[in-house]
Amino acid sequence: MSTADENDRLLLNFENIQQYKNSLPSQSNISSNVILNSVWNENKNILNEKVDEIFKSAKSLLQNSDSESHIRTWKSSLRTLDPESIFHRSVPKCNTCSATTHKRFEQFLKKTCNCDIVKISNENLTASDESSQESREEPIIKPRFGRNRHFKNTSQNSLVGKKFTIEEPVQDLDFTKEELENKAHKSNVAKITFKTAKEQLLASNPAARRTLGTSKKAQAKFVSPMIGAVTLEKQDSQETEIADERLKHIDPKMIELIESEIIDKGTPVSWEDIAGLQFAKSVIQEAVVWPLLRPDIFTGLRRPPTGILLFGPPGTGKTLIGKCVAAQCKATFFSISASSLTSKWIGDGEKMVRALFAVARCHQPAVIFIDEIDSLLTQRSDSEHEATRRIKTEFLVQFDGAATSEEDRLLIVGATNRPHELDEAARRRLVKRLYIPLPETDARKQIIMNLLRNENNELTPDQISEIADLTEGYSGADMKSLCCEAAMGPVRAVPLSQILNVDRDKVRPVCLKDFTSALQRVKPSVSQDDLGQYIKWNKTYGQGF
Ligand SMILES: Nc1ncnc2c1ncn2[C@@H]1O[C@H](COP(=O)(O)OP(=O)(O)OP(=O)(O)O)[C@@H](O)[C@H]1O
Repeated sequence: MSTADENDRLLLNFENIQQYKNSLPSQSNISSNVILNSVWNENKNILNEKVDEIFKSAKSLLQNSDSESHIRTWKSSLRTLDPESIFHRSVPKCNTCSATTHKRFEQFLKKTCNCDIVKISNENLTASDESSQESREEPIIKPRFGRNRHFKNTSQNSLVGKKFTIEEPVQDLDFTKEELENKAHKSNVAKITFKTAKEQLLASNPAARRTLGTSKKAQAKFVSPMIGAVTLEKQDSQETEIADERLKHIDPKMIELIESEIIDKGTPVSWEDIAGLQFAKSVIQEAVVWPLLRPDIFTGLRRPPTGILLFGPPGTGKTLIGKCVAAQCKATFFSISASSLTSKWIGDGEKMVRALFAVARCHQPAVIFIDEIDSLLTQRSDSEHEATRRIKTEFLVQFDGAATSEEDRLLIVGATNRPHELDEAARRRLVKRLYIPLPETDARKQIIMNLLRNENNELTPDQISEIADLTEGYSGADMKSLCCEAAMGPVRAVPLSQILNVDRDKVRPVCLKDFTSALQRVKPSVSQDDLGQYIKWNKTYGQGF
């Protein structure tokens, strides 16, 4: 073997690895991983091919020792070498990585490590001498790949121009120990994964990765969801461990429940789906949506509120607005009714609140929509149940945490039909208080048109206007009920004897007559008295419009 060959032997295909590393800033996760895969396969072959050469150098290294058993041990060690573990050791330590090789390899795979790949040379081969081997209970002599910082140069043993002392490998070079540590580490990781349920969460909803937000580290920078996919992927991979931390003390069952029941995965709502409410829409757009999309601009005094309150009669689109905000901000939408916290989760409501915020933090940016927030943040009374009081306290603690954290991108949207029952603490926190009134004539017209869009109907624009005029005082939900009722008209017109066999195309279109008879059955659900209360409260505490 030539000196050059021995001094600078690359067991890893450096060029190939470099190609992978170069690809990281410019390519997607998938393409980078494809390259990494090919890197791995290629290196695996190279490593396997080199076993004989390594053996020769080992023999040369041990030339002063004529122990055949030594050489045999070397050979068998080399043959059983796991190329992957060599690859692990080839990933050098970087400033951001922890000390363990396993972790460093993980970091490398996650593309967060920018270290150079170490050249593996014959200098790094090591072996134990006979005496040291004898002193072990189970003699194991294994080659060491990596930096030769653990060797002392002496003139005792010479290997092709390089001088080494063949000495007992220092403890951290012991492959067996290191492998055991790696195994223990892996099993710990497995345990953590099981306990935290973060993995379960991501496995059942891969789309959730998308919504993972900022790092919890003190120096972490806020990353806008508008930034490209590569950045998000990097951020996402960094986030996995942190998210585990956040969910560490949360009951996995609760996490699962939140994931399956509270995260809303319905069709995204757009502004056009919400009829009327121009004022509320523009305030929300300015105060919440833009800041969530451009956090770099909305800082300091422009910092968005953490909580907004939507109040008004039932069925006027408060939930629709909450869903729309989430869709517009590309945020995860958590929807929970406060009354379910105090009734359904009785005894566990407090934990549920904590779990909800913890999961939401893992899905940032997130919108937490709390319907009937009045039942949670109601004015204190002597009859207040202890459990309810605890839930409320926990909610306020979590709320304040989200409000003061620079990194949390959580928006709490409270909705209520009874704003006057909210206490001062709630009013103070829900800084934007928007009145969501009954739809006006034009909005009712739009609701009718939206709902009839996919129905066979023969209504003219004038007739739609006529229906809109006749429905003064109807809420959006009332309008929906009216349209559903009217849509039944053509079906009711089919003789009972034919209903099971009638051709779908033979059912007549919905007409004005159906609406006039539906108007007899569907009445507005909101009373004038109630409206008066909302208007009064809006004047005192509302944002105005
Ligand atoms: N402004 C609106 N534009 C379009 N549809 C509306 C509007 N308001 C209400 N609707 C219709 O009424 C239904 C109920 O609306 P939503 O659940 O958003 O009301 P809400 O104000 O949250 O009611 P509640 O106070 O009872 O929870 C919606 O699914 C939608 O079909």
